[in-house]
Amino acid sequence: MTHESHRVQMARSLGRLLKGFQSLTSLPAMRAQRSHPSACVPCRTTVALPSLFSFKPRDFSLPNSSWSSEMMRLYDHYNSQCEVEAERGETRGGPWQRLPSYNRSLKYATGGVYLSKIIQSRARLFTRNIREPGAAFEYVLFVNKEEQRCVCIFQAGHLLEGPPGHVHGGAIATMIDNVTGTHATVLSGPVMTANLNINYRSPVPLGSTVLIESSLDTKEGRKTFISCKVTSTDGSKLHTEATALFLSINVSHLLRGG
Ligand SMILES: CCCCCCCC/C=C\CCCCCCCC(=O)SCCNC(=O)CCNC(=O)[C@H](O)C(C)(C)COP(=O)(O)OP(=O)(O)OC[C@H]1O[C@@H](n2cnc3c(N)ncnc32)[C@H](O)[C@@H]1OP(=O)(O)O
Repeated sequence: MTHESHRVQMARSLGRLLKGFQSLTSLPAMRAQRSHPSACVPCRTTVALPSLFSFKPRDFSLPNSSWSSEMMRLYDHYNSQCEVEAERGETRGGPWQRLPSYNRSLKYATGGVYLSKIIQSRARLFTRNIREPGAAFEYVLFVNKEEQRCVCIFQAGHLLEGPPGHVHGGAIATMIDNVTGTHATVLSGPVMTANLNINYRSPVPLGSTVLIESSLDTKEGRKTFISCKVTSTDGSKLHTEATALFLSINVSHLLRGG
C-alpha cells in the first residue's frame, strides 16, 4: 500500500469516526448502561453504539467504584433526564443525552484495526489513559441539544495535583478543552481548538467533584465560539471561567500534519 493510499484510508476512517460521534446525539436514545450499585434511575437499558464500532469497547463515562456520592448524585440527576426509548423504537422525554467516552479512536473505527497497528497502536485519549479508577480524570458529559449546552461532572483524582492539595491548572485546562471541544464537535463536526482563554478564580480541591458547563456563544462560518465555567456542584463557588474558539477542519488537515 502506498503512502498516499494510507492517507486516503485514514482520512476515510477518521471521517466515519467523526460522523459517528456527531450522529450519537441524534440516535433514538443515548441509553444508560448502569454498573454502579447505588445508581437508581428509571431507565435500565444498554448503551447504543454507532455501527462503526465493531465490538464493545469500555465506555469510560459509566460509573465506577471510585465515584464519590456527589458524583453519583449528579450522574443520576442528569441521567434520569435523558431520552429513553419507548415502545416501537420511539423516544420519549428527556432534554439530556449522555455522551459515551472511549480511550482509543482509530482502533474502533472501521479499518482502524489495520491503521492502529501501523500508526496508532500506542495512542490513547489523554484524559482516558490511566486505568486505575479514580486516579486522574473521572468525568461524564451530558449534552442538551435544544439549549446548546453541555454539562460535565468531573472528579479530580490524586494524580492531578498542582499546588498542594489542589488540582493542576493544566489539568483544569485539559478538561475545559475536552468539554468545549466535544461540545463544538457535536455542534459543528470536526474542529480544532484555535484559541483557549482561561481565568482561574479559585483553586479546585483535589478529590472534589465539580461541574464544567459549556454553552454556545455563536457560530460564524467555520468558527464556533464557546463559553465555559467550572463551579462547585451547588454553583455557589466559581473556580474557573473560559472562552474558546474552534475552527472547523477537513480531516485531511490532520493528515497533512496541520
Ligand atoms: C480533531 C477532531 C477531534 C474530534 C474527535 C471526535 C471523537 C471524540 C473523542 C473525544 C473528544 C475529545 C475532544 C478533545 C478536543 C481537543 C481539541 C484540541 O485540543 S485540538 C489541539 C489543539 N489545537 C491545535 O493544535 C490547532 C493548531 N492550529 C491549527 O491547526 C490551525 O491554526 C487552525 C486549524 C486552528 C486554523 O487554521 P486554518 O488554516 O484552518 O485557518 P486560518 O485561515 O488560519 O483561520 C481561519 C479564520 O480563523 C481565525 N483564527 C485562526 N486562529 C485564530 C485564533 N487563534 N484566534 C482568533 N482567530 C483565529 C483567522 O483569523 C481566520 O479568520 P477570518 O476568516 O479571516 O475571519
